Amino acid sequence: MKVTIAAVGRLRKSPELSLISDYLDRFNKAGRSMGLGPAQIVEVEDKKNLGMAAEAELLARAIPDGAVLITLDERGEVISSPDFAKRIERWRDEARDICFVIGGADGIDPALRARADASISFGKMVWPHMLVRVMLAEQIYRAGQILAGTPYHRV
Ligand SMILES: C[S@@+](CC[C@H](N)C(=O)[O-])C[C@H]1O[C@@H](n2cnc3c(N)ncnc32)[C@H](O)[C@@H]1O
Repeated sequence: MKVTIAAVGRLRKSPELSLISDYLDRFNKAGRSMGLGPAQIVEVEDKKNLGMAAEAELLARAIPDGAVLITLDERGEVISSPDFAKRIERWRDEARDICFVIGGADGIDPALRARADASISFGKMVWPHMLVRVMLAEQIYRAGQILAGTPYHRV
């Protein structure tokens, strides 16, 4: 089950990048025997600054064919980590790849949002997109740990 995070902007060497790499590496290692992963980030850059619609086109190209499309959006559904893990488990059991999309400073173009199979919110507050990458990578790792039955997710 391939997990893609399609995101706007290029993350240079930074604390965020090292956290994301660490969580995704750990998820990939632990997930291998459970049919979870590999997970990877695909970054897209709207070099000419053409705006949300141009970003959406680049993001759409990064979505693997047939993948479940999940947008990260403050207007989306707020779900618990165990529910998130259950959804990932279900998509794995259905042999689906999944693709999370994180927008840029202006958000995700409405046309791309309308195509999503699911939309997940990390609360009503707006977070910087680079932090959303970190939070999502941690939740993907956490989901893997929940499905593996380890004590990482304690409650
Ligand atoms: C700076 S935000 C853009 C906010 C913009 N006002 C909008 O309408 O989406 C950049 C991206 O981070 C993600 N994001 C920010 N806050 C979020 C939240 N609370 N839950 C989920 N994703 C969030 C979304 O993917 C968003 O497109």
